Order: sequence, then C-alpha cells, then structure tokens
Amino acid sequence: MESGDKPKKAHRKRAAGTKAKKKKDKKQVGKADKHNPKAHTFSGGTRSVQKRVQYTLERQAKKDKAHKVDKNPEVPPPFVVVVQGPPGVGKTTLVHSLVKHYAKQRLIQMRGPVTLVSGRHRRLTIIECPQEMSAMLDLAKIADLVLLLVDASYGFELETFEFINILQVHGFPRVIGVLTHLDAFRENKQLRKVKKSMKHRFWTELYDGAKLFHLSGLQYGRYHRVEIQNLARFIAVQKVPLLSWRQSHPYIPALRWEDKTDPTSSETAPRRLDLYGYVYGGRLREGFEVHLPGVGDFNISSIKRLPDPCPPPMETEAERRRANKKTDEKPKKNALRTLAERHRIVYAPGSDIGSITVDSEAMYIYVPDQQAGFTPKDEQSAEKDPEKLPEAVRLVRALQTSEAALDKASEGRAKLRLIGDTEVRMDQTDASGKAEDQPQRRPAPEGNALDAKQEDASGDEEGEEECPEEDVEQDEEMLERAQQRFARGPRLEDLVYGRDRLQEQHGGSASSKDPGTQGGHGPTDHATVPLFDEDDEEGAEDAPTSRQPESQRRLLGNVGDSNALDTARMPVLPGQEKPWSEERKEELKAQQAVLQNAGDEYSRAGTKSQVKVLVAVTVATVVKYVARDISIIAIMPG
Ligand SMILES: Nc1nc2c(ncn2[C@@H]2O[C@H](COP(=O)(O)OP(=O)(O)OP(=O)(O)O)[C@@H](O)[C@H]2O)c(=O)[nH]1
Repeated sequence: MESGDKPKKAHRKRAAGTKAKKKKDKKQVGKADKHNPKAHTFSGGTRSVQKRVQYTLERQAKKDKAHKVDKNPEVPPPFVVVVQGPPGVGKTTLVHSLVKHYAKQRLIQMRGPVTLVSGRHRRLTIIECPQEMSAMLDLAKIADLVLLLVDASYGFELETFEFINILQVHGFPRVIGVLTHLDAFRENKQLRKVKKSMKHRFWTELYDGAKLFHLSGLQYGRYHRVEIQNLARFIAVQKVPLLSWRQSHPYIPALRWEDKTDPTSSETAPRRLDLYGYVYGGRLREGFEVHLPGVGDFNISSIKRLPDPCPPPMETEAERRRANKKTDEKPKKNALRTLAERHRIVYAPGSDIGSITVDSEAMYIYVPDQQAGFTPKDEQSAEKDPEKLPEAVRLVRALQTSEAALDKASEGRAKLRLIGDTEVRMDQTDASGKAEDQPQRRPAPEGNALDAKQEDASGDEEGEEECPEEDVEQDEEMLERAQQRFARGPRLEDLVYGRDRLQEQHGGSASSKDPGTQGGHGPTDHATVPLFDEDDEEGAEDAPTSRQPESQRRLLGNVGDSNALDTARMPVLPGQEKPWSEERKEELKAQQAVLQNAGDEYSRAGTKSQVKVLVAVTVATVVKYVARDISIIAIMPG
C-alpha cells in the first residue's frame, strides 16, 4: 500500500436483512452449523421417505412394463412354426401329419416351407429345421413357435440342447416339446417312467411347466390323428411373441426365390434375385439394406406387393362380400367356426401336394410306387433275376428302358420279331399289287355269312321266275365265291406263313383244302414251300382251314396239332432252301412243339390280356417318364 492512500473500510457484519436474521435465529435456537442436510440424508420423516421410494419403484415398473407396440399389420403374416430335432426323430412325419390335419391334403414330398390356413384369422408357415448350425441360427431368429422333437427311445441329444441355447440368445420364442418313438416301449410301467424323467429333464432345460406332448406311434405313416389334433389345437392358441428386436427390424422368410439374371450372362456377373415371402416386423422400404444369411448385405432395388397366395378365410369372405356389394351384411358370430374346403389353402411352392404338381412348364402326375406294378423298384432292379419274372413284366420293362417311344422305335423297321428267332417281313404290297396301306377287308362273323346265304337263297327263290337260268347260275357262283373270300379274309397265321401265296404258287392240295384261296388273293408276298409232301392224304385231312372255329385256331402260326405232319407251312428263310431230309423234318417238328407251347400260352391269355398288357405298357411308360421328370424338379432353396 502506498503512503497517503486512504485505508479501506473493514468488513462489517450485517446487522439487518434476511441473512442477518437467519444467523441471529440460528444462534438463538442453538443449531449446529453443518453442510446441506438435504444433500446427504433424508429429511421429512418416514412418510416422505415412503413416498419417495414408492415413486422410484413405480417409475421402474412402468419402464419395464411399457406397452409394446405390435407393429404387425391388421392381417398378420403367418405364424412361423419351426420343427427341430435330431436326425430320424420324425420331423418330416410330423409336418406331414400337421398338413394332413389342417389342409386335409397329402404332402408327398416336402421341399421348403409350407404355408397353410389353420383358422379363420390365422395362417401357419411350417419350416423343418435342417441339421446345419447356420440354419438353426437363422430359424431361431424368425421362429414364433418351436416344436422340439425328442426321440424318447434314445433320450435327449446334443442338437436339442444346442438349439435351446441358440434360442436363449435370440430372445426366447414359444417352445413345445414333442416326444416321439414311444411305441418302442412295450411295458406301460417303463413308458410312464421314461415320460416322467424326460419331462423333468425338459423342464430343467426350459422352465418348470413347459409343455411336452407325447406321440405314441404311427398309423398309415403318420402320427395318430387324435394326438395330432391335440397338438394342432395347442399350436392354434399360441400368441405371437413380441420381441423388441423383431419389432424394430423388418425381415422376410423367403418362401420362394427366382434367379432373374439373364441366362446368357456369365456366372460371375452380378445377379438379380427375386424373393417371395411375407414381411414381418417393422416396415420395409425400397433402398433399405438387407442381409441375406450366408450371402451378404444388399440394397433392395424394388418391392412389389403381390396378392396373398394363402389369405385367411375371414379376409376371403370379406372380399367376397365386397365383390357381391353386400358390405352392410355383418358376418355371423359363429361364421367360419369350421373351415370349408375352399378355405383350406396350402401354399407350398416346390413341395408335392396331392397327386399333381404344376410348375411353369408342365404338370406332373404322381403315381405311388405300390401302384406302379410293372416299373422296377430300385432295390428290385438289382436283385431279381429278370429271367424269373413273368413275360409280360419283362416286356414292359424292356419297353421302359427303350430310349424312344414305341412308334419311334418301330419306325423304319421292316421286320417284326414274334417268337424266338422267327422273323416275318411286313407286306409292302398285296398280291394284286395294291398298296398295303389301303384298308383291308375284315373277315365277316360266321353267323352273318350264314344269314347272307339264307338271304341269297330266299332272294334266288324270289328272282327265279324273272331271271333266266344262266344268269341265276352265274350269280350264284359269283355270290358263293364272294362269300368264300369274304368269310376267309386275311388272318394272322396267313400273314405269318404266307399260305395263300404258297397255294397260288404250288396250286396243290392246299387249294383243294381251302377253297377260299382259289382266287390267289394272298395277303403276303412271302415265298413259301410246303413243309411236307402235298400228296399226304392223312395230313391233308388234319390240316386246319381258315374256317375252323375260333376256339380251334392258334395264334402266331401254331395251326392245328403239332404232332400232325402237314399242319404248318414254314417260310423259306434265307439260307434255308435245303431239301427236306427226314432229319430236318424231325428237327422242325421238335421246334414246332416249342412254338406250340408258346402259342398255347398266348391263346389262353386271349386277346383281351394282350390288350391289357399293351395298355399297361403305355401307362407304365408314362409313369416312368413322369417319375424321371419329378426327380428333376428342384425349385426351393434348402
Ligand atoms: N416306430 C416309430 N417310427 C417313427 C416314429 N416317428 C417317425 N418314425 C419313423 O422314423 C423314420 C424317420 O422319420 P422322419 O420323419 O423322416 O424323420 P426326420 O426327423 O425327418 O429325419 P431327417 O429328415 O433325416 O432328419 C421314418 O421311417 C418314420 O416312419 C415313431 O413315433 N415311431
């Protein structure tokens, strides 16, 4: 301080004012001077403390129980049911049983998810979980309900525990346990014990009281109807879990996909993929980034809204009312309590449902293995000796293995093989030089021929007075010839052995045996020789004629008694123009006996059986081709 400066005023305590008054009061009461009492201890007494505690707790509870906004639209997407379990536990069998229960349809082969109507407001998407870890992770993220299948005869397996752990970290959906293979236990006591122990083990893994169903065995390849009905009812009342992560993230379980990339572009070129499915969770917009599990992150280029392939029945009915302009008509209270057939829709692209599968290119008819009698089953084809099979089966199988259709296979072939090594050349022209494709005359039934004779006879009587005698005679002769020719007609044995031509050439006893051949209108141009001497009178009597009754005829050239000497006329085959020595005759007789037996079989079978076989050929061939095509279809992703 410098000299001469005025000294500053000393601090004076306030004697008046609020502060002075407070201090004065404090001194008077004798309160201790301390820090802010509100900051370090409660004040206000027990009541105040109670209020404060209550307030804090309520705030916390409100936060915990905050109402979760269900972002699902008015018509929610299908409820996702994931069927999981170790291999061979019965997952496929359970899905088949559920589809049969809900849709009343048979799922033949399941490929990919199956969406079906389960109630008036509800649809289910059933997905069978594959054994891969990545699939388990993906499905745990989207499952609304998990059916955990456990093989009771084997016990809990690692896959079940793995999946439960995965579920725990992805926000637990609803879980129902299902015990299968219970029919492996014969004794009731043991069965009860197993059920009890497995239930407790299941509760330990999940929570006490977790629901566990029992499926006690199979019936017609599916689980018992009543047990499936109970399980289905339980599934129907399950609520959709509102998991916050799912509510804030849109996702689409793809029910179908198509690669729309230009097929001519290279394999490494960027691809364009169309995914079809219901949108779950939050809103999905174009330009969003999406993650395709196992593939990577992508941008959505466009979103299109398509008609619902599996609409809930209530919506269908509302739509129908709108279409019929009956909007004021309110639905009845009990409407759609039982679903009509038309409401039970199944949408399972890629799976085979019922017996017909349709894709964009073709329609496939499913024929079960047990109904395809002629087609060899896989295990059969390797095992069975084809020689032991019936001839019809062998024939059909030979046709099935043929590369081309029957008409294509025979196209351009001049020779028709009938039995063994017998070869017959089909006619190109008949004896009169006419092209063979001209319609041939068919033999008249014997009754008709008789009638014709009687008619003629009566006609003759009528016309007797009018016609001169010569004319009548000529007419009679002509008529008789015509009748003979008409009654005869070309028969298979004639075609095979060229008998008429033979008679025409040799003009021997054959013509005397069969007057019908006199005209020489043989249907074939085969060069034939008589097997035995023409002058054999005994044999000539035994020889069958074309006028024999049908029962006595033999198909395929086995004419008459095989032990008789001149019953058949063999075609001269190349290299066989040798003289007929005794030795050769005997050899031929023996050969004919073999043919005779084969012919007997055919005649016993009759024409109908042969037609049947041919029909079976066609059907079985179709089955075979269909089966091949079905195995090619692979639309759905795994
Ligand atoms: N005895 C008996 N057999 C069953 C039962 N459940 C399923 N099976 C049979 O077990 C076999 C396997 O059944 P699937 O339904 O194919 O089993 P999966 O779990 O789909 O098998 P993967 O597809 O290999 O994983 C089939 O032959 C079923 O008939 C059951 O409860 N009792």
